[in-house]
Amino acid sequence: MTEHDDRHHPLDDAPKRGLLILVVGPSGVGKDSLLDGARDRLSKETHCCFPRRCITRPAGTIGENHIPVRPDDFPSMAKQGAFLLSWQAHDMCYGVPRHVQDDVTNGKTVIVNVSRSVIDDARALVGEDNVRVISICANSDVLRQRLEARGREDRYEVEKRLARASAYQVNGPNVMQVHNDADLQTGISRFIEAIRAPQLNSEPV
Ligand SMILES: Nc1ncnc2c1ncn2[C@@H]1O[C@H](COP(=O)(O)OP(=O)(O)O)[C@@H](O)[C@H]1O
Ligand SMILES: O=P(O)(O)OC[C@H]1O[C@H](OP(=O)(O)OP(=O)(O)O)[C@H](O)[C@@H]1O
Repeated sequence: MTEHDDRHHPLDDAPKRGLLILVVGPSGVGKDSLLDGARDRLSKETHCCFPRRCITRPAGTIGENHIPVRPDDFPSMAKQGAFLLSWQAHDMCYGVPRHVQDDVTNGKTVIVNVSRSVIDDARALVGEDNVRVISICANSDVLRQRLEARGREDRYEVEKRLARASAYQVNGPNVMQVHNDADLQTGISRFIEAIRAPQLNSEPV
């Protein structure tokens, strides 16, 4: 086709190749802090998006800027298809909005913090070639220090979160590990490098 040829080309119908980047790891490892840092640095890259999660946690709590949902409303929203992915943890319900699937289909790189328990659901829904898992790691002493320093949970909740830290193995295709065991700026740089790395058998993100 020439530059001025407006005939329909078969490739126009081919699905575009976006990427769903699942940021996973135990509570306190730094997922939200790394996401905040990456959001600031990648804000000019319009193909990257960082959707807000729906959580049955009251508004104004320390930490991420989530969409608060009343616990009574969450099940009906899930039933009506409001979420691409949803799970329960820490006595709360979490949902990733359904529009994320369209964003990926439209070629966006969508970066979101999810439970390790929904990785396989995401691969099945979006296609495993279109999913990258960035697994954030730090040792358990570091997790404890960070959870205590964050101060959002009481001592009992901190212990429960530490007990859950090793509850899941993260494996399967397209998994990258990022060690957030140094200062935060180093962690953010490593995280952005993992976001920008080429996908296996694919073009650079
Ligand atoms: N590399 C780091 N060095 C020091 N403190 C960090 C680092 N990464 C995160 N933190 C701190 O650790 C605590 C937990 O981080 P957070 O991002 O809330 O973790 P998560 O979302 O994985 O639970 C926060 O108080 C945060 O400021
Ligand atoms: O099933 P897991 O892999 O253990 O993860 C469970 C949930 O814990 C985290 O939530 P949240 O960000 O509210 O808690 P955190 O800040 O303490 O990590 C994470 O984002 C998941 O939503």
